[in-house]
Amino acid sequence: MQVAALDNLHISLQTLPREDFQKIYEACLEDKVRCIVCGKPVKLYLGLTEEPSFYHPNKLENQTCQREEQTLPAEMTPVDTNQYYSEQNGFRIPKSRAIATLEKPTVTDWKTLKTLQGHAPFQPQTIAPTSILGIPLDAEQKEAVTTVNGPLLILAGAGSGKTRVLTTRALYMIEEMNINPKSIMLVTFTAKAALEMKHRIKQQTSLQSSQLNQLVIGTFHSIFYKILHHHDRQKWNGNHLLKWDWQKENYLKQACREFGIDEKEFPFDQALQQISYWKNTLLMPSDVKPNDTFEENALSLYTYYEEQKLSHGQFDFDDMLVKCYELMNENPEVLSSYQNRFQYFLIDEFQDINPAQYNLMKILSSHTRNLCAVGDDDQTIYSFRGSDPTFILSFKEEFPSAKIVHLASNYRSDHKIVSAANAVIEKNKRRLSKKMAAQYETANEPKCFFPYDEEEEATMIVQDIKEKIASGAQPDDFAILYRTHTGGRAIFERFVQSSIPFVIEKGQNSFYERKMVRAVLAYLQLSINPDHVSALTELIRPLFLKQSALNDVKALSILHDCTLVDALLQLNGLPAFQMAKLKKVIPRISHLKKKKPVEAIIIIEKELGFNDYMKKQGNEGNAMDKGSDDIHDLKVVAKKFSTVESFLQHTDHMILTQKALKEKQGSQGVQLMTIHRSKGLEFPYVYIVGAVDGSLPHDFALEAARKGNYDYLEEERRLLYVAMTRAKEHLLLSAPDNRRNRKAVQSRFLKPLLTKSSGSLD
Ligand SMILES: Nc1ncnc2c1ncn2[C@@H]1O[C@H](COP(=O)(O)OP(=O)(O)OP(=O)(O)O)[C@@H](O)[C@H]1O
Repeated sequence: MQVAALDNLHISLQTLPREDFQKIYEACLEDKVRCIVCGKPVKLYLGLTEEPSFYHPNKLENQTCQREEQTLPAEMTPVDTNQYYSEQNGFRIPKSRAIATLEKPTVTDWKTLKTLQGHAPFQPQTIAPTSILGIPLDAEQKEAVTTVNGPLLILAGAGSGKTRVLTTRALYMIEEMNINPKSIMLVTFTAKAALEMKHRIKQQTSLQSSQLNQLVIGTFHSIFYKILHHHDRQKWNGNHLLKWDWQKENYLKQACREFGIDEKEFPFDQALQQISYWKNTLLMPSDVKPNDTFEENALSLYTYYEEQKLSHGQFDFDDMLVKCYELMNENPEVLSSYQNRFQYFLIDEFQDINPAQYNLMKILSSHTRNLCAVGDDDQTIYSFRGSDPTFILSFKEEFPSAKIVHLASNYRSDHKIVSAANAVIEKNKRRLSKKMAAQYETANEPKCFFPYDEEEEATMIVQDIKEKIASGAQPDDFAILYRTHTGGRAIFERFVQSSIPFVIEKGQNSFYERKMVRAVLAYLQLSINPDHVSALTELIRPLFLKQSALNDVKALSILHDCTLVDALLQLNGLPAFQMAKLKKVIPRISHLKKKKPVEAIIIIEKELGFNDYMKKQGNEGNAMDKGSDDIHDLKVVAKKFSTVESFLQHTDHMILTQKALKEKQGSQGVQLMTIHRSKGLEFPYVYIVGAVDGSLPHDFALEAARKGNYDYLEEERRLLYVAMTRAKEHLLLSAPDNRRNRKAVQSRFLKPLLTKSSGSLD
């Protein structure tokens, strides 16, 4: 059905602007929209398989009313296109009569799904199946397993069975070559991968646990921490570990005070990331050459941080690598004792190795050169942490005698997915040339869909998943991948509304708890409740007041018997310009509640000085994580609400839900995660959201490319490649027409996949 009624207004999907579809969808969830034939509530279908329509959940009712709708008098069908809008109940309706919204859709029409085109036809391969220790392997996998001595690089493309190869290789070495398990070190990037390897090895062998336990399998950090601990138990005692960022930040804050850096305006999280980057690339404070003021400040903090750590006998995670490298490098007798113990080295995810890890492994294996590195240069996605693809790209130069084995058969994904992923990644210039070949093909096609914006994108995905579950799929079969945590906000909210079980990344905070978002919400909270203590606490910094002002305001509110907001005007001893500013801002706070949430946010930004505050926060210069981007995202949500009160109810509900999930969350359900987290995983159905410029590729990469540095853009392309190759049979990409309330441009990475006839990429 194309027409329904909301508060006696007829709404036609033919003429309703696309930007209002989501609002109507939500009004339908609240049973506010009714069938024009029978008067019962209807729902709005916003999914992928059909065009939008109103429907009754009851099939019979649906058929009857659909039939009857055809016979309704003509005036029920909207025709007039020359009317203009007024607003009622938050919806735009024509001024002159109350039938439907008649203006021709101003934004975008409904676009049907497009197939993502790969460029190669499927070529069935005749792989001579072989096996080792009863484990099926192809010829290349077998070669990778049985080449035990000397340097070996296994270039293992996505889905080519590298885990199978690594575990079989370890077993082959022990069982077939009688190598002492004690002399083998298998290093992984995550504790989860280490556990998975141990589990698979145990499953595939009849060897005794006592023998298998001698095999050293662990992450870089766990293995090298054990070595340091063994060497000096007193110093490398877990109690001395700086585990949490807040512990490190305390040192940085002390340093700020000492060096006169304005603590309030310094982005400590970025500084910690920068320090960690320097350490992992083996740059000591004396080696760093700062590029800008931020790096100059970060360097001063780095020096101070290291001194404090040393004087308190503490260490951090990065020290586990850096100090172990120093230990080996500076003490030949220690190095040789470990070389006597270890003769064979296997490194997983070699493309993500950083200089500290690489140098450590190189020095440890220098006596035998039995170094087996497994990786895929197309999956390097951690360079912001110091990972350096150069090590995999120049392995042959570093080890001229090295053998290189290519694993190019993809056992995971359908041919059309592999072919589309190949078409994306082959545009990267800095890579080892290779092409993955799928092992099977089904009738499924990877597709791209074009929602109006982030909100509609989330609705469409949840609807699609509902339909697929109704036809037999399990919630666990699905993953929804996004570029950044905030990119998952709308999806999270739609899952909270649905009854589908879902899982989010552990420990993730709500979008509404982000620093800038919290501050904007605080203005709105105070407009409704001028005695909201925690909102006032949030506002102290945006109002450029000292932290001590908070207690003064509380005392003044008692003394003058006024609200906390009014007490701000009673503050003494402020410079005249600041008092003048407060006099301008404070009286306006209470008016915000009368505005629509979006308008209120714009007033906060532009008229109450919030934009100035954001600019002074330092991270506006960091294109990766801008406060203003968060506020744009907040406005996308706010648009759906007509009152500040209902908007705040929503944000509170979301914060509480996410907190509850943090404490108690099952492990079964649709997986919501960043692309980074999805590395190494596979799912029958994968949705990739936000395939538009600015999101994927991220703005900061586009910015760098504009300045002539294409490295980040290549890494963004690799991210898309990793995301696409997580899908086994079904891949769906979404390219919304709008993002952050602005017209969006489809991701440049989709160009090779969407033919010109799609008309939208020119
Ligand atoms: N020789 C083989 N025959 C059949 N299936 C295989 C073979 N090798 C691997 N597989 C299957 O292919 C899938 C991908 O393997 P695996 O997870 O080890 O890939 P990967 O190389 O680690 O992938 P990625 O790097 O993309 O995470 C798994 O389901 C695995 O069981």
